[in-house]
Amino acid sequence: PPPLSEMKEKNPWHTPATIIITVIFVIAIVALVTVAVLQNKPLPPKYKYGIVLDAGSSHTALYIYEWPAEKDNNTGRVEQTHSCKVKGPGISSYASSPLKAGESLKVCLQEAEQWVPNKRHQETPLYLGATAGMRLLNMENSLASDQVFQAVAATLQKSPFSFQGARILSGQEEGAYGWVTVNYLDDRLTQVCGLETTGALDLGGASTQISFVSSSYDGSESPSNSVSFRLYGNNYNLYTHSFLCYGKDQVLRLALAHLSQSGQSTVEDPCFHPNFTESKNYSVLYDSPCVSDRKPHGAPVAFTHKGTGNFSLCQQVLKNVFNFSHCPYSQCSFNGVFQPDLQGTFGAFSAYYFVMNFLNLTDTAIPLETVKEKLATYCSTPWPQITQQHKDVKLKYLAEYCFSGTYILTLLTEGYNFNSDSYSNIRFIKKIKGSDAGWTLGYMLNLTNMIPAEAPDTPPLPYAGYVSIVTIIALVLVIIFALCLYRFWPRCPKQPQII
Ligand SMILES: Nc1nc2c(ncn2[C@@H]2O[C@H](COP(=O)(O)OP(=O)(O)OP(=O)(O)O)[C@@H](O)[C@H]2O)c(=O)[nH]1
Ligand SMILES: [Ca+2]
Repeated sequence: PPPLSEMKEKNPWHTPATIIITVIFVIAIVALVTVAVLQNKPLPPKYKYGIVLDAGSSHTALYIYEWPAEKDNNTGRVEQTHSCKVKGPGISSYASSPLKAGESLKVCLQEAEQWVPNKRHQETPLYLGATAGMRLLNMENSLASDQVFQAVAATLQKSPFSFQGARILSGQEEGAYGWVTVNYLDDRLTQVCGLETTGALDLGGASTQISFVSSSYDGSESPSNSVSFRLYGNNYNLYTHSFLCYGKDQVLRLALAHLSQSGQSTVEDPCFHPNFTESKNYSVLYDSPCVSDRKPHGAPVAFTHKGTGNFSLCQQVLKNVFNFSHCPYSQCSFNGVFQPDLQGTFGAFSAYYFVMNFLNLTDTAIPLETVKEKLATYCSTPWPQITQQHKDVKLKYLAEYCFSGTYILTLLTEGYNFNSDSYSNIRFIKKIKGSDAGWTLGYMLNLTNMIPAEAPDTPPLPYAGYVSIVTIIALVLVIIFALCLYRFWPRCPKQPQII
């Protein structure tokens, strides 16, 4: 037999060739895995920003949105990072001192400077959109509304952001952008072959919007109520209407105007709690284009607004603010406005949410009849008891929840024709995934071209998936190679046993 040392040398695993090949493989695997891991490590995110000011009738709010810089016209989520409520009333209330409208925005603009990184300030678009309050002021006194816009624009121009203009949104825009926001946040637009969309219900102080897609409606019956979109490769034919003067503050005026037609000095109001009394001025009540033509002649300066707390009577009063007497179309909601059949689910936000949330009635699984009973009980509760129970709530808000809740139910059922079944399709919402429901996000997405008409082309695999698959295939090849090496390498014959 050969000497033992010779036999050792013949072990194929110990030949220089095997050792070199093995070392190269180990290095290759380590290198491959290192590259995959390093490449796959998330880069520090770079964000872009956009700012929208919602100049509503009752107040102005500033919203800051951010999105990953690499993905602006992709499906990369745009998110609200901050919001700031401007102190004081809406800009339309500054008609007689327009400069103050501009001043009022400064605190929130300064706050925005803190939230957007300095190096992004210059490239961050800043928009201001005004809604029903400015629509009404513009109707009433267009010079005053122009002056308010001048003052507001002057302030926004001075900010470090890229000011893109301040304007009044049309009612269609307000409704349509609210719908875009809700469906964008709900991820309903990017689905291939269209998931059913969600309708949008917005209740403001001076106007209210309803927007939804109904398969029975092609837009031809009432073109002024239809908006067509092509988003992510899907076509949408949206029905939308904005009812000016049907926001909750203006409806309160309409209802009080209805109750005070004789110009009496005490106005009994079933929509306010028993024992609630407040002195109000006739000229203040009628100082709005929504009611100005109804001012009773020879009324005293002031009247006492006295609550009686009766839900059914309140519903009767509120039904009277709608006109059902004429409909020039196949079907209408109210005031001769066309409305197709309701379809699908609805997101109801702004005052719909504030009010129903306070009343603990956001759960629409509660039958409509029960909701009415609970509201009836709430309305009949005397005012002193209500104030005792809710010491932390602003008195102005607190006084109006019975009225507002009753208006919401009357608007939904009598106005828009929701019934006890379709009522359960409504979701009362404030935010979706951290962003407020409202028209501002949809407005910004549109103006920054962030929703493409066509679905973006996406690679068949995401980057991480691609790297992982390459690594796995490489590892499998290496294992197969090693197994072959082990199986087919010439081995030395079995050593004879020396006995
Ligand atoms: N209870 C309660 N009411 C609120 C709150 N914020 C606003 N409101 C009231 O709810 C109503 C609607 O508010 P918004 O949705 O801000 O209305 P807006 O945008 O100013 O008005 P529009 O221009 O008509 O859209 C107004 O009567 C507000 O006074 C809140 O936090 N709680
Ligand atoms: Ca609003």
